[in-house]
Amino acid sequence: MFQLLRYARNYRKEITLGPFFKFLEAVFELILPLFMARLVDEGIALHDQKKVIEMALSMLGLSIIGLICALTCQYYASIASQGFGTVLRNRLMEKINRFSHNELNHFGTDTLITRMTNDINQMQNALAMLIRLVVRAPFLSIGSVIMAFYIDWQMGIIFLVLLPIFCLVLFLIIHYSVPLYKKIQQKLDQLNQLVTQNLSGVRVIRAFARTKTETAHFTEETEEISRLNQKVANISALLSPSTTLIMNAGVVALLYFGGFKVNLGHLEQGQILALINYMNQMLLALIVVSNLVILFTRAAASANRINEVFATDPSLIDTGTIHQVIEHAPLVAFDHVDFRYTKKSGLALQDISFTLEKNKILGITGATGSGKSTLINLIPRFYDPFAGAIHFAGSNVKDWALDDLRSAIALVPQTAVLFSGTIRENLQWGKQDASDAECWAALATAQASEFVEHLPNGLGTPILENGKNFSGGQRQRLTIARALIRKPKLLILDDSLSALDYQTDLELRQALKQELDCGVIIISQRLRSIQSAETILLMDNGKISAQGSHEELLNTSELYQELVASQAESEAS
Ligand SMILES: Nc1ncnc2c1ncn2[C@@H]1O[C@H](COP(=O)(O)OP(=O)(O)OP(=O)(O)O)[C@@H](O)[C@H]1O
Repeated sequence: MFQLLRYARNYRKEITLGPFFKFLEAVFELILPLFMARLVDEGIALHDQKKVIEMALSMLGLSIIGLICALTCQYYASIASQGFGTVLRNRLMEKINRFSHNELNHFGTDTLITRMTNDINQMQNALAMLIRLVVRAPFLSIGSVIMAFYIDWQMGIIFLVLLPIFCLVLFLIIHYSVPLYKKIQQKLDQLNQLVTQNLSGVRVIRAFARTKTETAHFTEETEEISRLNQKVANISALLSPSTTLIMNAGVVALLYFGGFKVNLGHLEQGQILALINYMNQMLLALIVVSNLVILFTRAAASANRINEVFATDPSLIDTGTIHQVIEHAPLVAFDHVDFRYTKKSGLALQDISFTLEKNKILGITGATGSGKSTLINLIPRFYDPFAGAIHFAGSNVKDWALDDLRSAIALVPQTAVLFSGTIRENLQWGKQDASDAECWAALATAQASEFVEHLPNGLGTPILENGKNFSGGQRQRLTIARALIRKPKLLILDDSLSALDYQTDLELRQALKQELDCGVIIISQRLRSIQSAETILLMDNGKISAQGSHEELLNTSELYQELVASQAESEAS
């Protein structure tokens, strides 16, 4: 956990001054009972009005200074913990952004969100508590014992006897509650994942009439958390009566033995009051220490999860220095490429070799799971191949500066992802300073200008989360327009025409051919969408089963002939 404190190094001043002010407050708290003793013994007992006022004012002054110290500490604790949380969150985000798809797949989106939010909040709280209580609580508990000895060493022994009994009670409570807290934390993580999945997949759940099953699953999880919380609450509930019992036993012992001493004239009544006060302070401070132990145990679990992300090195390292395309070189060239997702899994791609020239169209087709998306994901280096080499515009993709490589390629993925904001803002993801004219031109090529023109707010129309206020086909065309606006060297459409009707699909491809000055890769199960491509790759089980133009494949590939026949049949029926 302390490893992460390096992200708080800009707040050294606050982390030092905060506990210092809290320490001062604790010192004043320890002095107060002495003034109270004098108020009783020298003021009230001797009917000295002046002394009573003098002591009362001194106590008031000390309390005010103590309050100012406490507020100052609180101020520093807030600055340091909030600042620490912000730095930690930013560094974590930077780290996650450097992850290749391998690491993102390994962690999963849900747990990364929990780490970014809940776990960092726990760390923030832990730092605030560290500043506010880590010096004060132990200082008050030890200081109270010392002050008791200072007043009367024999009475101080009562403190020493109670201390281990009290510590034992706290130890037992921590011992039984901490594992439960850990379990609750794990269960909360699972619940988080369940909520995210259920909310994002709510349509599917309803479509499959699984609402009742999912609700039951959710109820089961929350009831388990509630059961664990009750168990922990039952254990924690023991804290108050047992500590009160010990405290009262201590007060009785102080009054009993103190009474003898007062009668013998060895102790004043005010000093007995001060001792009772110290007893209270010691035990309350120890309760705070036990709460700190629980808080830090939970924070340690969060810290481990955050550290796990920091300790993961991106499998893809950006050391390339190439920024420019080499003229006259093929746009994309795969040379005997093999790829597997993990070391243990089988080959997802095997011996892939092909070339795409500039301004040409490459079509890729094949059964589901045959490796089409995997293949195109290697070009912008979402993953690196296991064997062989991939060249983009004349240079190995590994030699390209990653940002420049990815800026030169526009990939429209299978699932159309739009962000909350207006249509204009979404298009400007492709090019920050794109003018309205550029936006309309891209929309026109993507066959989207017509429906956007009919919207009352045009480019200013808001897009709801995940583009829910648009149809599947409209979303696809908006994502294609966003890709086009970048004027890429290579445009990749990964099954991104699937929601379009044949006519729009045809018009879009014609527009791309006429207006685009770049290479295009179109992945599609629909042969019509790719048959005009200069080259078609027919994928089968991770391998290229055949490659060539539509006519060539019709003559050479049995599999392709079967595909053509089956699609013609289904269109006819
Ligand atoms: N992130 C991943 N981790 C592990 N295996 C994966 C991953 N993504 C895909 N695969 C596997 O790789 C193989 C090829 O998948 P890919 O998505 O490339 O197929 P595809 O031809 O694009 O399929 P579709 O037409 O259904 O989109 C499949 O067996 C799939 O299970």
